[in-house]
Amino acid sequence: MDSERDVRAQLQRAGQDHLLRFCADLAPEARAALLAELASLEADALREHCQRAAAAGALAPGPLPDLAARLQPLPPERVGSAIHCDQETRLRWEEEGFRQISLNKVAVLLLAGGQGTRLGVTYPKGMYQVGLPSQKTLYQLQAERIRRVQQLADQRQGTHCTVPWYIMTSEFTLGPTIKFFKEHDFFHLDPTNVVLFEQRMLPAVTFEGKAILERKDKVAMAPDGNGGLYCALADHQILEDMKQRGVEFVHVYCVDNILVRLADPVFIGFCVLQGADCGAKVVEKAYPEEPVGVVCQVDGVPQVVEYSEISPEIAGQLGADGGLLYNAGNICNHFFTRGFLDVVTREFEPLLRLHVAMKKVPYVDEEGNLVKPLRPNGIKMEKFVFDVFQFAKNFVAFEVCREEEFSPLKNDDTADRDNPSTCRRALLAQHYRWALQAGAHFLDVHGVQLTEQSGLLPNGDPPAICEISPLVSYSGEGLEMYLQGRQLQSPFILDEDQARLLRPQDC
Ligand SMILES: CC(=O)N[C@H]1[C@@H](OP(=O)(O)O)O[C@H](CO)[C@@H](O)[C@@H]1O
Repeated sequence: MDSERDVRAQLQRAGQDHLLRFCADLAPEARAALLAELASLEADALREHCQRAAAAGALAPGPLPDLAARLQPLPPERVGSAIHCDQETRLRWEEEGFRQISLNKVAVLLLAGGQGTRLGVTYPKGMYQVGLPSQKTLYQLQAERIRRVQQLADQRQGTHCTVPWYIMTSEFTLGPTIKFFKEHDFFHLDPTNVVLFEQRMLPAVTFEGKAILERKDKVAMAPDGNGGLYCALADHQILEDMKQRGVEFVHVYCVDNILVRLADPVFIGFCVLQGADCGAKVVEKAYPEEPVGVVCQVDGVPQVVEYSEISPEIAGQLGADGGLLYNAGNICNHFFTRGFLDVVTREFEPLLRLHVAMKKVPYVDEEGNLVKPLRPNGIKMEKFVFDVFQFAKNFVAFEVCREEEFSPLKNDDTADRDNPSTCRRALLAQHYRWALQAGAHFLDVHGVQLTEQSGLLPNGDPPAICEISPLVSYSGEGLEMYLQGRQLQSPFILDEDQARLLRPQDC
Protein backbone atom coordinates (compact mmCIF):
# COMPACT_ATOMS: atom_id res chain seq x y z
CA MET A 1 0.00 0.00 0.00
CA ASP A 2 1.17 3.56 -0.67
CA SER A 3 2.36 5.42 2.42
CA GLU A 4 0.86 8.73 3.46
CA ARG A 5 3.98 10.46 2.19
CA ASP A 6 3.66 8.90 -1.25
CA VAL A 7 -0.02 9.71 -1.52
CA ARG A 8 0.60 13.28 -0.37
CA ALA A 9 3.39 13.76 -2.91
CA GLN A 10 1.23 12.41 -5.73
CA LEU A 11 -1.71 14.58 -4.72
CA GLN A 12 0.51 17.64 -4.50
CA ARG A 13 1.59 17.10 -8.08
CA ALA A 14 -2.05 16.73 -9.06
CA GLY A 15 -3.00 19.94 -7.20
CA GLN A 16 -5.35 17.94 -4.93
CA ASP A 17 -3.48 17.68 -1.62
CA HIS A 18 -6.25 19.60 0.16
CA LEU A 19 -7.91 16.18 0.37
CA LEU A 20 -5.43 15.29 3.11
CA ARG A 21 -5.92 18.42 5.18
CA PHE A 22 -7.71 16.63 8.04
CA CYS A 23 -5.54 13.55 7.87
CA ALA A 24 -3.74 14.34 11.13
CA ASP A 25 -7.08 14.53 13.01
CA LEU A 26 -8.23 11.11 11.91
CA ALA A 27 -8.23 7.90 13.91
CA PRO A 28 -5.91 5.25 12.39
CA GLU A 29 -8.72 3.31 10.69
CA ALA A 30 -10.33 6.35 9.11
CA ARG A 31 -6.93 7.58 7.98
CA ALA A 32 -6.13 4.25 6.38
CA ALA A 33 -9.51 4.24 4.63
CA LEU A 34 -8.97 7.74 3.25
CA LEU A 35 -5.48 6.90 2.04
CA ALA A 36 -6.75 3.75 0.38
CA GLU A 37 -9.53 5.70 -1.34
CA LEU A 38 -7.11 8.37 -2.55
CA ALA A 39 -4.61 5.82 -3.79
CA SER A 40 -7.33 4.02 -5.73
CA LEU A 41 -8.32 7.27 -7.43
CA GLU A 42 -4.80 7.50 -8.90
CA ALA A 43 -3.41 11.03 -8.75
CA ASP A 44 -2.90 11.47 -12.50
CA ALA A 45 -6.38 10.26 -13.36
CA LEU A 46 -7.77 12.48 -10.60
CA ARG A 47 -5.94 15.54 -11.95
CA GLU A 48 -7.22 14.88 -15.43
CA HIS A 49 -10.77 14.30 -14.20
CA CYS A 50 -10.78 17.51 -12.14
CA GLN A 51 -9.39 19.59 -14.99
CA ARG A 52 -11.90 18.13 -17.40
CA ALA A 53 -14.78 18.76 -15.01
CA ALA A 54 -13.78 22.37 -14.35
CA ALA A 55 -13.34 23.06 -18.07
CA ALA A 56 -16.69 21.47 -18.92
CA GLY A 57 -18.35 23.32 -16.03
CA ALA A 58 -17.00 26.64 -17.27
CA LEU A 59 -18.79 26.28 -20.61
CA ALA A 60 -22.19 27.92 -20.78
CA PRO A 61 -24.69 25.50 -19.24
CA GLY A 62 -27.76 24.30 -21.11
CA PRO A 63 -28.39 23.83 -24.81
CA LEU A 64 -25.51 22.79 -27.00
CA PRO A 65 -24.45 25.58 -29.35
CA ASP A 66 -24.96 25.19 -33.13
CA LEU A 67 -27.25 22.20 -32.62
CA ALA A 68 -30.12 23.56 -34.69
CA ALA A 69 -28.23 23.30 -37.96
CA ARG A 70 -27.00 19.77 -37.26
CA LEU A 71 -30.25 18.21 -36.10
CA GLN A 72 -32.83 16.19 -38.06
CA PRO A 73 -35.60 13.82 -37.11
CA LEU A 74 -34.86 10.14 -37.72
CA PRO A 75 -35.63 9.07 -41.28
CA PRO A 76 -38.86 7.02 -41.43
CA GLU A 77 -37.07 3.87 -42.59
CA ARG A 78 -35.32 3.69 -39.21
CA VAL A 79 -38.55 3.86 -37.23
CA GLY A 80 -40.97 1.01 -36.60
CA SER A 81 -44.24 1.40 -34.79
CA ALA A 82 -46.27 -0.88 -32.58
CA ILE A 83 -49.11 1.59 -32.95
CA HIS A 84 -49.35 2.05 -36.69
CA CYS A 85 -48.53 -1.46 -37.83
CA ASP A 86 -51.10 -4.05 -38.89
CA GLN A 87 -52.03 -6.89 -36.59
CA GLU A 88 -50.25 -9.49 -38.70
CA THR A 89 -46.93 -7.64 -38.60
CA ARG A 90 -47.18 -7.15 -34.88
CA LEU A 91 -47.84 -10.84 -34.36
CA ARG A 92 -44.84 -11.69 -36.52
CA TRP A 93 -42.56 -9.49 -34.37
CA GLU A 94 -44.04 -10.94 -31.20
CA GLU A 95 -43.60 -14.50 -32.42
CA GLU A 96 -39.96 -13.84 -33.26
CA GLY A 97 -39.38 -12.23 -29.85
CA PHE A 98 -40.88 -15.21 -28.04
CA ARG A 99 -38.83 -17.56 -30.19
CA GLN A 100 -35.59 -15.82 -29.18
CA ILE A 101 -36.67 -15.76 -25.53
CA SER A 102 -37.46 -19.46 -25.56
CA LEU A 103 -34.00 -20.13 -27.02
CA ASN A 104 -32.48 -18.39 -23.93
CA LYS A 105 -31.04 -15.71 -26.18
CA VAL A 106 -32.61 -12.73 -24.43
CA ALA A 107 -31.51 -11.03 -21.19
CA VAL A 108 -32.74 -7.94 -19.43
CA LEU A 109 -30.40 -5.43 -17.86
CA LEU A 110 -31.59 -2.93 -15.30
CA LEU A 111 -29.89 0.42 -14.73
CA ALA A 112 -30.36 0.94 -11.01
CA GLY A 113 -27.37 2.89 -9.76
CA GLY A 114 -29.17 6.22 -9.33
CA GLN A 115 -29.64 7.94 -6.00
CA GLY A 116 -33.33 8.82 -6.27
CA THR A 117 -32.59 12.43 -5.26
CA ARG A 118 -35.62 13.91 -7.04
CA LEU A 119 -37.89 11.28 -5.50
CA GLY A 120 -36.37 12.16 -2.14
CA VAL A 121 -35.66 8.65 -0.91
CA THR A 122 -32.43 7.39 0.61
CA TYR A 123 -32.92 3.81 -0.63
CA PRO A 124 -32.85 2.42 -4.19
CA LYS A 125 -35.79 3.52 -6.33
CA GLY A 126 -36.66 -0.07 -7.21
CA MET A 127 -37.62 -0.63 -3.57
CA TYR A 128 -40.26 2.09 -3.81
CA GLN A 129 -43.90 1.19 -3.83
CA VAL A 130 -46.33 3.72 -5.27
CA GLY A 131 -49.35 2.68 -3.19
CA LEU A 132 -50.91 -0.06 -5.31
CA PRO A 133 -53.54 -2.22 -3.57
CA SER A 134 -51.01 -5.10 -3.65
CA GLN A 135 -48.27 -2.83 -2.23
CA LYS A 136 -45.84 -4.23 -4.77
CA THR A 137 -42.56 -2.43 -5.29
CA LEU A 138 -41.05 -1.59 -8.69
CA TYR A 139 -38.57 -4.45 -8.25
CA GLN A 140 -41.37 -6.94 -7.56
CA LEU A 141 -43.41 -5.84 -10.59
CA GLN A 142 -40.31 -6.23 -12.75
CA ALA A 143 -39.42 -9.65 -11.35
CA GLU A 144 -42.97 -10.89 -11.94
CA ARG A 145 -42.97 -9.63 -15.53
CA ILE A 146 -39.79 -11.62 -16.13
CA ARG A 147 -41.44 -14.75 -14.71
CA ARG A 148 -44.52 -14.23 -16.84
CA VAL A 149 -42.66 -13.57 -20.10
CA GLN A 150 -40.64 -16.76 -19.54
CA GLN A 151 -43.85 -18.65 -18.93
CA LEU A 152 -45.49 -17.26 -22.09
CA ALA A 153 -42.46 -18.19 -24.19
CA ASP A 154 -42.48 -21.69 -22.67
CA GLN A 155 -46.19 -22.15 -23.37
CA ARG A 156 -45.74 -21.21 -27.02
CA GLN A 157 -42.56 -23.12 -27.70
CA GLY A 158 -42.78 -25.99 -25.23
CA THR A 159 -39.50 -25.02 -23.57
CA HIS A 160 -38.23 -24.16 -20.12
CA CYS A 161 -36.39 -20.93 -20.73
CA THR A 162 -34.58 -18.34 -18.66
CA VAL A 163 -34.37 -14.59 -19.08
CA PRO A 164 -31.40 -13.64 -16.89
CA TRP A 165 -31.72 -10.37 -15.03
CA TYR A 166 -28.56 -8.25 -14.85
CA ILE A 167 -28.80 -5.37 -12.42
CA MET A 168 -26.29 -2.53 -12.47
CA THR A 169 -26.09 -0.91 -9.07
CA SER A 170 -23.75 1.65 -7.55
CA GLU A 171 -22.00 2.07 -4.24
CA PHE A 172 -25.29 3.57 -3.00
CA THR A 173 -27.64 0.87 -4.19
CA LEU A 174 -25.73 -2.42 -4.23
CA GLY A 175 -25.95 -3.33 -0.52
CA PRO A 176 -29.62 -2.40 0.01
CA THR A 177 -30.64 -4.02 -3.29
CA ILE A 178 -28.98 -7.36 -2.44
CA LYS A 179 -30.52 -7.29 1.03
CA PHE A 180 -33.96 -6.51 -0.39
CA PHE A 181 -33.77 -9.31 -2.94
CA LYS A 182 -32.67 -11.79 -0.28
CA GLU A 183 -35.43 -10.72 2.08
CA HIS A 184 -37.94 -11.30 -0.72
CA ASP A 185 -36.47 -14.61 -1.80
CA PHE A 186 -35.53 -13.06 -5.15
CA PHE A 187 -39.25 -12.82 -5.88
CA HIS A 188 -39.15 -16.53 -6.72
CA LEU A 189 -36.59 -16.14 -9.46
CA ASP A 190 -33.59 -18.43 -9.36
CA PRO A 191 -30.87 -16.31 -7.68
CA THR A 192 -28.28 -17.69 -10.08
CA ASN A 193 -30.16 -15.88 -12.86
CA VAL A 194 -30.07 -12.52 -11.08
CA VAL A 195 -26.64 -10.95 -11.52
CA LEU A 196 -25.87 -7.78 -9.61
CA PHE A 197 -22.82 -5.73 -10.47
CA GLU A 198 -21.56 -2.32 -9.56
CA GLN A 199 -20.81 0.72 -11.67
CA ARG A 200 -17.87 3.01 -11.02
CA MET A 201 -17.95 6.24 -9.08
CA LEU A 202 -16.35 9.56 -9.98
CA PRO A 203 -15.29 12.36 -7.64
CA ALA A 204 -17.43 15.50 -7.46
CA VAL A 205 -15.39 18.59 -8.27
CA THR A 206 -15.67 22.31 -7.36
CA PHE A 207 -15.97 24.90 -10.12
CA GLU A 208 -12.28 25.62 -9.45
CA GLY A 209 -11.31 22.06 -10.26
CA LYS A 210 -10.80 20.70 -6.74
CA ALA A 211 -12.16 17.32 -5.67
CA ILE A 212 -14.60 17.74 -2.78
CA LEU A 213 -14.33 16.18 0.68
CA GLU A 214 -17.74 15.17 1.95
CA ARG A 215 -16.31 14.12 5.28
CA LYS A 216 -12.89 14.59 6.78
CA ASP A 217 -12.12 11.06 5.71
CA LYS A 218 -14.13 10.67 2.49
CA VAL A 219 -14.09 12.16 -0.98
CA ALA A 220 -17.53 13.07 -2.41
CA MET A 221 -18.21 10.52 -5.12
CA ALA A 222 -21.13 10.00 -7.48
CA PRO A 223 -22.00 7.18 -9.89
CA ASP A 224 -20.59 7.75 -13.38
CA GLY A 225 -24.04 7.99 -14.99
CA ASN A 226 -26.07 5.26 -16.68
CA GLY A 227 -23.45 5.25 -19.45
CA GLY A 228 -21.11 3.88 -16.79
CA LEU A 229 -22.70 0.63 -17.94
CA TYR A 230 -20.01 -0.04 -20.51
CA CYS A 231 -17.07 0.17 -18.08
CA ALA A 232 -19.04 -1.82 -15.54
CA LEU A 233 -19.75 -4.58 -18.10
CA ALA A 234 -16.01 -4.87 -18.68
CA ASP A 235 -15.04 -4.53 -15.00
CA HIS A 236 -17.26 -7.45 -14.01
CA GLN A 237 -16.96 -9.68 -17.12
CA ILE A 238 -20.70 -9.46 -17.66
CA LEU A 239 -20.48 -10.03 -21.41
CA GLU A 240 -18.57 -13.25 -20.78
CA ASP A 241 -21.34 -14.35 -18.43
CA MET A 242 -23.89 -13.57 -21.16
CA LYS A 243 -21.87 -15.49 -23.71
CA GLN A 244 -21.71 -18.55 -21.48
CA ARG A 245 -25.46 -18.47 -21.11
CA GLY A 246 -25.96 -18.07 -24.86
CA VAL A 247 -27.46 -14.58 -24.58
CA GLU A 248 -27.40 -12.67 -27.86
CA PHE A 249 -29.88 -9.83 -27.27
CA VAL A 250 -30.09 -7.51 -24.30
CA HIS A 251 -33.00 -5.31 -23.28
CA VAL A 252 -31.55 -2.48 -21.18
CA TYR A 253 -33.97 -0.36 -19.19
CA CYS A 254 -34.15 2.17 -16.45
CA VAL A 255 -35.62 1.31 -13.03
CA ASP A 256 -38.26 4.00 -12.77
CA ASN A 257 -40.87 3.20 -15.44
CA ILE A 258 -43.73 1.40 -13.71
CA LEU A 259 -45.14 0.15 -17.03
CA VAL A 260 -41.86 -1.23 -18.39
CA ARG A 261 -42.25 -4.42 -20.45
CA LEU A 262 -39.19 -6.44 -19.65
CA ALA A 263 -37.84 -8.41 -22.58
CA ASP A 264 -40.82 -7.16 -24.59
CA PRO A 265 -41.17 -9.82 -27.32
CA VAL A 266 -42.64 -7.31 -29.79
CA PHE A 267 -39.69 -4.92 -29.42
CA ILE A 268 -37.12 -7.72 -29.40
CA GLY A 269 -38.73 -9.38 -32.42
CA PHE A 270 -38.88 -6.11 -34.35
CA CYS A 271 -35.19 -5.34 -33.68
CA VAL A 272 -34.07 -8.88 -34.51
CA LEU A 273 -36.04 -9.04 -37.76
CA GLN A 274 -34.69 -5.63 -38.75
CA GLY A 275 -31.16 -6.94 -38.21
CA ALA A 276 -30.54 -4.09 -35.77
CA ASP A 277 -27.53 -4.03 -33.47
CA CYS A 278 -28.96 -1.23 -31.40
CA GLY A 279 -32.48 0.08 -30.86
CA ALA A 280 -34.53 2.43 -28.71
CA LYS A 281 -38.17 2.43 -27.75
CA VAL A 282 -39.78 5.82 -28.05
CA VAL A 283 -43.11 7.43 -27.26
CA GLU A 284 -44.56 10.55 -28.78
CA LYS A 285 -43.45 13.49 -26.65
CA ALA A 286 -46.34 14.85 -24.60
CA TYR A 287 -45.29 18.53 -24.63
CA PRO A 288 -42.21 20.44 -25.76
CA GLU A 289 -40.60 20.81 -22.32
CA GLU A 290 -41.21 17.22 -21.27
CA PRO A 291 -38.00 16.02 -19.57
CA VAL A 292 -37.26 13.21 -22.01
CA GLY A 293 -34.41 12.99 -24.49
CA VAL A 294 -35.29 13.09 -28.18
CA VAL A 295 -34.13 10.33 -30.48
CA CYS A 296 -32.99 12.04 -33.68
CA GLN A 297 -29.98 12.48 -35.92
CA VAL A 298 -27.05 14.81 -35.35
CA ASP A 299 -24.94 15.32 -38.47
CA GLY A 300 -26.83 12.43 -40.02
CA VAL A 301 -25.97 10.01 -37.19
CA PRO A 302 -28.63 8.57 -34.84
CA GLN A 303 -28.34 10.00 -31.36
CA VAL A 304 -30.34 11.13 -28.37
CA VAL A 305 -30.29 14.79 -27.48
CA GLU A 306 -31.01 14.98 -23.77
CA TYR A 307 -33.70 17.34 -22.48
CA SER A 308 -31.08 19.33 -20.57
CA GLU A 309 -29.15 19.96 -23.78
CA ILE A 310 -31.86 21.03 -26.21
CA SER A 311 -33.06 24.62 -26.50
CA PRO A 312 -36.76 25.46 -25.97
CA GLU A 313 -36.87 26.74 -29.57
CA ILE A 314 -35.76 23.43 -31.05
CA ALA A 315 -37.89 21.41 -28.63
CA GLY A 316 -40.94 23.44 -29.66
CA GLN A 317 -40.37 23.29 -33.44
CA LEU A 318 -43.32 21.89 -35.36
CA GLY A 319 -43.26 19.47 -38.26
CA ALA A 320 -45.36 19.46 -41.43
CA ASP A 321 -48.15 17.51 -39.68
CA GLY A 322 -48.47 20.19 -36.99
CA GLY A 323 -47.00 17.95 -34.27
CA LEU A 324 -43.58 18.39 -32.65
CA LEU A 325 -40.80 17.95 -35.20
CA TYR A 326 -38.64 16.20 -32.59
CA ASN A 327 -41.33 14.03 -31.11
CA ALA A 328 -39.54 10.72 -30.55
CA GLY A 329 -39.26 10.73 -26.75
CA ASN A 330 -36.61 8.41 -25.32
CA ILE A 331 -38.03 6.14 -22.61
CA CYS A 332 -34.71 4.57 -21.70
CA ASN A 333 -35.57 1.14 -23.12
CA HIS A 334 -32.78 0.00 -25.34
CA PHE A 335 -31.99 -3.06 -27.41
CA PHE A 336 -28.39 -4.15 -27.94
CA THR A 337 -26.88 -7.22 -29.46
CA ARG A 338 -24.15 -8.75 -27.32
CA GLY A 339 -21.83 -8.29 -30.28
CA PHE A 340 -22.47 -4.55 -30.29
CA LEU A 341 -21.90 -4.28 -26.54
CA ASP A 342 -18.67 -6.17 -27.00
CA VAL A 343 -17.35 -3.70 -29.59
CA VAL A 344 -18.51 -0.75 -27.52
CA THR A 345 -16.75 -1.92 -24.36
CA ARG A 346 -13.55 -2.75 -26.23
CA GLU A 347 -13.33 0.16 -28.67
CA PHE A 348 -15.75 2.98 -28.25
CA GLU A 349 -16.16 3.45 -24.50
CA PRO A 350 -13.25 5.90 -24.18
CA LEU A 351 -14.92 8.10 -26.80
CA LEU A 352 -18.06 8.63 -24.75
CA ARG A 353 -18.69 12.22 -23.88
CA LEU A 354 -18.85 13.27 -20.23
CA HIS A 355 -21.93 15.33 -19.49
CA VAL A 356 -21.90 17.93 -16.77
CA ALA A 357 -24.40 18.17 -13.95
CA MET A 358 -24.20 21.06 -11.47
CA LYS A 359 -25.22 19.70 -8.07
CA LYS A 360 -25.44 20.67 -4.43
CA VAL A 361 -22.66 18.59 -2.95
CA PRO A 362 -22.38 18.49 0.88
CA TYR A 363 -18.79 19.21 1.98
CA VAL A 364 -16.59 19.91 4.99
CA ASP A 365 -15.37 23.49 5.28
CA GLU A 366 -11.89 24.63 6.34
CA GLU A 367 -12.80 24.09 10.00
CA GLY A 368 -14.07 20.60 9.33
CA ASN A 369 -17.77 21.43 9.71
CA LEU A 370 -20.27 19.72 7.42
CA VAL A 371 -21.98 22.21 5.10
CA LYS A 372 -25.11 21.46 3.08
CA PRO A 373 -25.03 24.05 0.31
CA LEU A 374 -28.23 25.75 -0.81
CA ARG A 375 -26.94 26.35 -4.31
CA PRO A 376 -24.99 24.10 -6.66
CA ASN A 377 -21.35 24.14 -5.64
CA GLY A 378 -20.02 21.14 -7.48
CA ILE A 379 -19.78 19.40 -10.81
CA LYS A 380 -20.66 15.78 -11.30
CA MET A 381 -19.68 14.15 -14.55
CA GLU A 382 -21.88 11.51 -16.10
CA LYS A 383 -21.89 9.32 -19.16
CA PHE A 384 -25.17 8.60 -20.88
CA VAL A 385 -26.19 5.08 -21.86
CA PHE A 386 -27.55 6.19 -25.22
CA ASP A 387 -24.34 7.92 -26.32
CA VAL A 388 -23.30 4.67 -27.99
CA PHE A 389 -26.09 4.88 -30.58
CA GLN A 390 -23.74 6.79 -32.87
CA PHE A 391 -21.54 3.69 -33.16
CA ALA A 392 -24.31 1.36 -34.28
CA LYS A 393 -24.22 -0.11 -37.78
CA ASN A 394 -27.97 -0.49 -37.91
CA PHE A 395 -29.88 1.63 -35.42
CA VAL A 396 -33.67 1.46 -35.22
CA ALA A 397 -36.28 3.23 -33.14
CA PHE A 398 -39.56 1.63 -32.16
CA GLU A 399 -42.60 3.69 -31.31
CA VAL A 400 -44.95 2.39 -28.63
CA CYS A 401 -48.09 3.64 -26.94
CA ARG A 402 -47.34 5.87 -23.95
CA GLU A 403 -50.47 4.87 -22.04
CA GLU A 404 -49.42 1.24 -22.21
CA GLU A 405 -45.69 1.52 -21.73
CA PHE A 406 -44.41 4.69 -20.11
CA SER A 407 -45.02 6.26 -16.75
CA PRO A 408 -41.78 7.09 -14.97
CA LEU A 409 -41.27 7.69 -11.27
CA LYS A 410 -38.96 10.68 -11.07
CA ASN A 411 -40.35 13.07 -8.45
CA ASP A 412 -42.12 13.08 -5.12
CA ASP A 413 -45.81 13.88 -4.89
CA THR A 414 -45.22 17.64 -4.59
CA ALA A 415 -44.45 17.69 -8.33
CA ASP A 416 -47.29 17.69 -10.88
CA ARG A 417 -45.98 14.87 -13.00
CA ASP A 418 -43.98 11.67 -12.97
CA ASN A 419 -44.64 11.10 -9.28
CA PRO A 420 -45.95 8.14 -7.22
CA SER A 421 -49.59 9.13 -7.80
CA THR A 422 -49.26 9.46 -11.58
CA CYS A 423 -47.48 6.09 -11.72
CA ARG A 424 -50.13 4.38 -9.62
CA ARG A 425 -52.91 5.84 -11.77
CA ALA A 426 -51.19 4.90 -15.00
CA LEU A 427 -50.93 1.26 -13.91
CA LEU A 428 -54.45 1.04 -12.49
CA ALA A 429 -55.96 2.79 -15.53
CA GLN A 430 -54.18 0.27 -17.74
CA HIS A 431 -55.48 -2.69 -15.76
CA TYR A 432 -58.99 -1.24 -15.79
CA ARG A 433 -58.79 -0.99 -19.60
CA TRP A 434 -57.49 -4.55 -19.86
CA ALA A 435 -60.32 -5.85 -17.66
CA LEU A 436 -62.96 -4.06 -19.75
CA GLN A 437 -61.41 -5.40 -22.96
CA ALA A 438 -61.63 -8.88 -21.46
CA GLY A 439 -65.36 -8.40 -20.93
CA ALA A 440 -65.51 -7.53 -17.21
CA HIS A 441 -68.11 -5.20 -15.70
CA PHE A 442 -67.42 -3.18 -12.58
CA LEU A 443 -69.66 -2.24 -9.72
CA ASP A 444 -69.03 1.01 -7.91
CA VAL A 445 -68.78 1.18 -4.12
CA HIS A 446 -72.61 1.24 -3.92
CA GLY A 447 -72.93 -1.93 -6.00
CA VAL A 448 -74.17 -0.04 -9.07
CA GLN A 449 -72.78 -1.22 -12.39
CA LEU A 450 -70.49 1.30 -14.07
CA THR A 451 -71.14 1.86 -17.73
CA GLU A 452 -68.54 0.88 -20.27
CA GLN A 453 -68.22 4.54 -21.11
CA SER A 454 -67.22 5.54 -17.59
CA GLY A 455 -64.02 7.38 -18.37
CA LEU A 456 -61.24 8.28 -16.00
CA LEU A 457 -62.16 10.56 -13.11
CA PRO A 458 -61.02 14.18 -13.32
CA ASN A 459 -57.91 13.37 -11.26
CA GLY A 460 -56.99 10.61 -13.72
CA ASP A 461 -58.08 7.72 -11.46
CA PRO A 462 -60.01 4.94 -13.16
CA PRO A 463 -63.68 4.71 -12.01
CA ALA A 464 -62.99 1.31 -10.42
CA ILE A 465 -59.82 -0.02 -8.88
CA CYS A 466 -58.51 -3.16 -10.55
CA GLU A 467 -54.97 -4.47 -10.20
CA ILE A 468 -53.81 -7.43 -12.24
CA SER A 469 -50.71 -9.30 -11.18
CA PRO A 470 -48.01 -9.53 -13.86
CA LEU A 471 -48.01 -13.24 -13.01
CA VAL A 472 -51.50 -13.45 -14.50
CA SER A 473 -51.06 -11.13 -17.47
CA TYR A 474 -47.96 -9.51 -18.98
CA SER A 475 -49.55 -7.11 -21.45
CA GLY A 476 -53.30 -7.71 -21.19
CA GLU A 477 -53.31 -11.21 -22.70
CA GLY A 478 -55.29 -14.18 -21.47
CA LEU A 479 -57.75 -12.36 -19.23
CA GLU A 480 -61.02 -13.37 -20.88
CA MET A 481 -61.09 -16.76 -19.21
CA TYR A 482 -61.19 -15.11 -15.79
CA LEU A 483 -63.11 -11.95 -16.48
CA GLN A 484 -65.49 -12.38 -19.43
CA GLY A 485 -69.00 -11.37 -18.36
CA ARG A 486 -68.06 -11.08 -14.65
CA GLN A 487 -69.34 -8.35 -12.38
CA LEU A 488 -66.46 -7.20 -10.26
CA GLN A 489 -66.60 -5.19 -7.10
CA SER A 490 -64.02 -2.43 -6.85
CA PRO A 491 -61.34 -2.72 -5.51
CA PHE A 492 -60.50 -5.96 -7.29
CA ILE A 493 -57.12 -7.66 -7.28
CA LEU A 494 -56.53 -10.37 -9.85
CA ASP A 495 -53.57 -12.24 -8.42
CA GLU A 496 -52.71 -15.91 -8.96
CA ASP A 497 -55.05 -17.10 -6.17
CA GLN A 498 -57.96 -15.10 -7.49
CA ALA A 499 -57.20 -16.34 -10.99
CA ARG A 500 -57.42 -19.96 -9.75
CA LEU A 501 -60.82 -19.24 -8.24
CA LEU A 502 -62.13 -17.60 -11.39
CA ARG A 503 -60.72 -20.11 -13.84
CA PRO A 504 -63.45 -22.13 -15.55
CA GLN A 505 -63.45 -25.81 -14.44
CA ASP A 506 -62.53 -27.22 -17.84
CA CYS A 507 -59.31 -25.15 -18.23
C1 LIG B 1 -29.25 9.86 -19.58
C2 LIG B 1 -30.58 9.22 -19.77
O1 LIG B 1 -30.67 8.01 -19.99
N1 LIG B 1 -31.63 10.04 -19.73
C3 LIG B 1 -32.96 9.50 -19.90
C4 LIG B 1 -33.61 9.32 -18.52
O2 LIG B 1 -33.72 10.57 -17.90
P1 LIG B 1 -33.42 10.86 -16.35
O3 LIG B 1 -33.99 12.22 -16.09
O4 LIG B 1 -31.93 10.80 -16.24
O5 LIG B 1 -34.06 9.77 -15.54
O6 LIG B 1 -34.90 8.76 -18.66
C5 LIG B 1 -35.81 9.50 -19.49
C6 LIG B 1 -37.09 8.73 -19.58
O7 LIG B 1 -37.64 8.51 -18.34
C7 LIG B 1 -35.20 9.71 -20.87
O8 LIG B 1 -36.04 10.47 -21.67
C8 LIG B 1 -33.86 10.40 -20.74
O9 LIG B 1 -33.29 10.58 -22.01
